[in-house]
Amino acid sequence: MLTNVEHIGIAVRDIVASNDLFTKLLNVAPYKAEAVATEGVTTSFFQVNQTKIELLEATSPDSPIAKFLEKKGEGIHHIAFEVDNIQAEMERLKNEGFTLLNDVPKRGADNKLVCFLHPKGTNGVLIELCQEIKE
Ligand SMILES: CC[C@H](C(=O)O)C(=O)SCCNC(=O)CCNC(=O)[C@H](O)C(C)(C)COP(=O)(O)OP(=O)(O)OC[C@H]1O[C@@H](n2cnc3c(N)ncnc32)[C@H](O)[C@@H]1OP(=O)(O)O
Ligand SMILES: [Co+2]
Repeated sequence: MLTNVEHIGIAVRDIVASNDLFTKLLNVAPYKAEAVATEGVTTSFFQVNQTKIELLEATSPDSPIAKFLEKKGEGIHHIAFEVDNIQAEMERLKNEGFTLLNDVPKRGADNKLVCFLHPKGTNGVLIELCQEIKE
């Protein structure tokens, strides 16, 4: 089951400059900076009460973020929903006809397992499912 919006992903060209900008905007410093080599991104996370913002900068030209920036420029990249059972949610969504971009959950940032749905099947919005990894 989807429980809440876990974060909003924002593609940026310069994460250092954007960290400053979002620190001023949100009046809070990022709580985490993390590279996810498998996604070709470096991220920084902000939290305001229950709301999280994930800034994403590309670390390679073939990164999804690099392609997004080339095509659309900086801006909202994806909406991430927290799920309580990512495997069950992937199965349910697959059966509903959504296109999963990865067949098995993969390691994301901020201690999560993640899966993405193709935006072509979600009214043009890239959707991420994420489940907290319980150590
Ligand atoms: C996992 C770490 C972290 C976390 O929270 O844990 C992250 O969030 S990492 C985020 C970066 N990783 C991903 O985005 C993985 C999933 N994305 C993909 O697999 C691709 O980006 C994909 C399949 C969405 C698009 O890749 P493709 O190579 O097909 O690029 P195109 O430019 O050809 O795009 C095809 C088509 O989709 C539209 N598009 C692309 N990205 C987005 C987007 N973020 N939101 C909405 N639409 C998007 C693009 O405009 C093309 O549409 P068209 O009408 O053909 O121009
Ligand atoms: Co994300």
